Amino acid sequence: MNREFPEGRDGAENQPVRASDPVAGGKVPHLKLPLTEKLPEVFFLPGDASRLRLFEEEADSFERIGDNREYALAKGSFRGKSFGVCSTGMGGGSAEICIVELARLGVTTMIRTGGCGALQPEIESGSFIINSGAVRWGGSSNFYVPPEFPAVADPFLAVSLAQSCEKLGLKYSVGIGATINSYYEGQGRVSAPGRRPRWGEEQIARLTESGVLSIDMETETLFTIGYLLKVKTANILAVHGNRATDHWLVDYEPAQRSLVKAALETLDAV
Ligand SMILES: O=P(O)(O)O[C@H]1O[C@H](CO)[C@@H](O)[C@H]1O
Ligand SMILES: O=c1cc[nH]c(=O)[nH]1
Repeated sequence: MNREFPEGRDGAENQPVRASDPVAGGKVPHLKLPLTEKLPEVFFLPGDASRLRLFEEEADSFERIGDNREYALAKGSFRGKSFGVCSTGMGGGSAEICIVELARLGVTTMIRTGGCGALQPEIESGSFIINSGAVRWGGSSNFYVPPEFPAVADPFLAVSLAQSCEKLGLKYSVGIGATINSYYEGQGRVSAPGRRPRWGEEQIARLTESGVLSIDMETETLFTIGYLLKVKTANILAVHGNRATDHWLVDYEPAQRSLVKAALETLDAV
């Protein structure tokens, strides 16, 4: 039974709410915004909802417009350009919902602004990575297209992000990342004392040998599903730690703040 509308009918429209497309009260089911909402065309997607505060502190104006589950939403402006922010939560499942519902609400450009682990030893914690493409182990996108379908960033958007880093004097690397929908064993971390993360250890070694720069949990989901939904996508990731040197940045807020500045700077070019 639909608890919000006990007879399974849409309270606003008095239409049956369909399980195959549960838009109730004219709102998308997870972001809880009406389909009529006028949103900015460009959205930044951090994983962590608490990072909206960093956008708020850098923006000229900022208005929170949604907060449901892991999805915190806001719209704002920076030097006369409007933008939105929506947290994706962690991993392919929650990112898919965010991307699909934002696209349905008319968002045409989505830039992931997140954190990652670096794989190459020379990449310093606190620096930045822009992925030109990503290995597709994020989970959800496999239900859309076969694994041979590439996950690539919009090249123009990726270049704009690199130019923003240059302008702000931020150290950055550009190249292929891997999205792995598991933080512990999938990324070669110990999930319980004495338990070896065999799959992760082996794959992380192969990715590192192949020159892959980073691992995160959402990028390929955005690149692949975004492409299929005709959304321009790119990412910029702060390096929270390095798996080759085993260095971990305990306080990564300063890096995330610089990342937000670089992301907002890119609004001039999109
Ligand atoms: O810092 P965010 O954007 O959340 O990104 C990274 O951090 C989380 C894991 O700690 C995953 O979401 C991963 O992709
Ligand atoms: O090592 C890391 C750091 C951030 N996010 C990840 O998914 N992995």
